Amino acid sequence: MAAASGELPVVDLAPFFSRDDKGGMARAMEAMREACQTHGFFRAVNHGVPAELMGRALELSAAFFALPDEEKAKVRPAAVKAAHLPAGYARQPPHSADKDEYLLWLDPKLGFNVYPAEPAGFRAAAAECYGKLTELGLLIQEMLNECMGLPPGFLSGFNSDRSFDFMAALRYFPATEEESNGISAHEDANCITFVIQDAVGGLEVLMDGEWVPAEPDDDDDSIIVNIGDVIQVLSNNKFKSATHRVVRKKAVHRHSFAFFFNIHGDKWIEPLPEFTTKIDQPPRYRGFFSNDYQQLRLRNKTHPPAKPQDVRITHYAI
Ligand SMILES: O=C(O)CCC(=O)C(=O)O
Ligand SMILES: [Fe+2]
Repeated sequence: MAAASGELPVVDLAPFFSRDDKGGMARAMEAMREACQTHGFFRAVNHGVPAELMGRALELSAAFFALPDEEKAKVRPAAVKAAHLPAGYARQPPHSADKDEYLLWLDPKLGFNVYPAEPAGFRAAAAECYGKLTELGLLIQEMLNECMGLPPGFLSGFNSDRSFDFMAALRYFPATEEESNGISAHEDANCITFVIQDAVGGLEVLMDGEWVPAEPDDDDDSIIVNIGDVIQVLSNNKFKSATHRVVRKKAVHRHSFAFFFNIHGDKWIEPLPEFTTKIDQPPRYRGFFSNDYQQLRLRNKTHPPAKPQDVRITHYAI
């Protein structure tokens, strides 16, 4: 039986905006450490992203995906540029177990993005969300640095280049009688992921062998946060990359946004000394370039081998 969504740990970030409630900051830090060491998943409240912006962006996204397929297909870059991921609209290929379509954008400053002309306001909302979620990513990274017991400012120095972050608007198709998979069980390859979602529900996280719904409560403007593979490797498995999936619901489309706070592709990722040599623990992973792993995962999705296999971080496990 699935557990109630109330069981998802909550981290209240309000004290980090006022900066005068030391007790509240310590409580948030403790809740986050506990969540990240057990399942890598929590609900952030008072996170600094305006509820009005989240609601507006979800409405605009729904209006975009409701357009005819020919219109959506126009949102592709005119020329292939050297971005680490292709910006624009795409739909999962028919052979994929994932049943969604999405619109992807990178940091607007990089100049790779393409936006739908319709609905008006989409571009502004997309850029605004990107900026706010970047700020939230920097805050969570700073908190994580402390939770992990790293020297002050280590992660922000190690991961100072923001050009590999990206964001997607997703729409999941209604479930059929036969099947309801939205996105199969997976872990995210990046550092920290943020999910904003409509009221439909369907996101689930694996906790102690049970799928726990990470759905919005009534009138909820929380953001779901999960830890990704890069943090799991740096911490030598002390912090968990969350296993999660999306299950489709009947008769409705589900809309969400996922913001992937990532790390530059040229960064070498391996367990840090704080989690290995300094505490006399063997590394659980061999090192790799971040982009090699991300490209491996991407290729596996877009050009699945004859015998499809999941590419997971266990690929680098020792
Ligand atoms: O749509 C969601 O709620 C989650 C999407 C997700 O897990 C992903 O894109 O990696
Ligand atoms: Fe994910």
